[in-house]
Amino acid sequence: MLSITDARGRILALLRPTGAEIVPLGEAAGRVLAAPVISRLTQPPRDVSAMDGYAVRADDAAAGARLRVVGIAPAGHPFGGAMGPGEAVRLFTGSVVPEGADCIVIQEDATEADGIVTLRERGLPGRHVRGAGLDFAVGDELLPAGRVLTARDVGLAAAANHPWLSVHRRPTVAILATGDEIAMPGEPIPAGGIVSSNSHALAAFVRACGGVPVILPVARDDREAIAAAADAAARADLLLTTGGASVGTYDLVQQGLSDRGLALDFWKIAMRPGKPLMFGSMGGVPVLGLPGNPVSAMICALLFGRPAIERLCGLAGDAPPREPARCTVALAANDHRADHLRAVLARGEDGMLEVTPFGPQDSSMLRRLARADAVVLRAPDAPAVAAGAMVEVIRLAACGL
Ligand SMILES: Nc1nc2c(c(=O)[nH]1)N[C@H]1C(S)=C(S)[C@@H](COP(=O)(O)OP(=O)(O)OC[C@H]3O[C@@H](n4cnc5c(N)ncnc54)[C@H](O)[C@@H]3O)O[C@H]1N2
Ligand code: MOO
Repeated sequence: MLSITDARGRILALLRPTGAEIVPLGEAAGRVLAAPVISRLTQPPRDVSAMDGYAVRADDAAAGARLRVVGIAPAGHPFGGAMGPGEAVRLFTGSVVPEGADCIVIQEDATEADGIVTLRERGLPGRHVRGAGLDFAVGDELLPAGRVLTARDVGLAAAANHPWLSVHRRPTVAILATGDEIAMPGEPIPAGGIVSSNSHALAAFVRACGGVPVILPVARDDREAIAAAADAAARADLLLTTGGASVGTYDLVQQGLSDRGLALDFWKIAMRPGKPLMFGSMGGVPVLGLPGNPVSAMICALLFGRPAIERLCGLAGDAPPREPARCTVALAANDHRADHLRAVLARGEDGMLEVTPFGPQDSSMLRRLARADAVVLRAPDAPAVAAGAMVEVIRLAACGL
């Protein structure tokens, strides 16, 4: 059976980022830049004052100097002419510094009366002047392609006069739940059946990862029904299936999709929960076949679906970030499959992050998954450890789960 790292590598190797689309700046936060943002202007465009006060020549600006105020230039209203020796211009924060001036004396250090300003402090060359291009110049690359746009980035792009940005199209992710026992929430539930939590949990997760989910109708445990449902995903960037991935007589997802040309890349990985994970490509659409058990489906979505969607969005598709934590209980030796124990986090008295796994860890237990803050990673064949040992965890909410 494949390791988690190898499986993720094989998934990512098959995926290409979506093409670009143009979006208004107001909708760009959180999107991935498809082209660098190049500044369309120089900021500030001219030398401007950083303070409210007087533009003067540093050569004239001795303490006690008396200078003639020849104009007033509020921000947005530059002084028309050049400023000569012995002269000053009244300025405000953001005002253009007039030609001939090279320093600002703040108004707290000056007194104006009858058109004359008397300086109490000496002015120094360049003092309180923001030089043209201090922030950036026209033609500068301000943001690289492949960056997830933050609110700060949006501000920078706006400052550089970009009303529109080129970003990767959000990938469309089709979600197909399979099984005779499955009903959608609110529908009649077959005898002994179960409501499809997977469809909606996956849809929410896809959205959190930057994709656009499309929930397909549930397909029955029937080869032709699964093949027909797959047709609906023909234009998706990724198809996620759940259920029917294992070895049972009615686990027909592989057969159904094979009828539509599925080329299987791998099936089964050395992990728990989620052993029967399947990956392949069907008519150019990558297909990630998740197990039906709700916890297995979501853990596989975290470890493989999230990087896949991120790769489609134009990002690297990194593994979910891990961090160290102190485990409050002893852990038994692990078998050959990497394990992911659902657990809660807290801070110890010494401030260290502490993690406590739940007792039973069955892959059907959604309430526990919802209550968990993190999963504890157990490597294949990890030895038993005593309470207090350091382990690695993945935080769930931080990953969108
Ligand atoms: N003999 C073996 N049996 C099983 C093995 C195995 O290796 N040998 N693997 C087990 C493991 S591990 C898992 S995980 C499951 C995965 O099975 P499937 O992917 O084929 O899933 P189903 O059998 O269709 O369903 C499993 C379980 O999950 C429920 N389910 C299915 N779809 C949904 C949904 N959309 N929302 C909520 N719950 C769903 C379904 O009713 C079943 O209870 O196989 C083990 N068996
Ligand atoms: O791997 Mo299954 O996902 O153990 O329940």
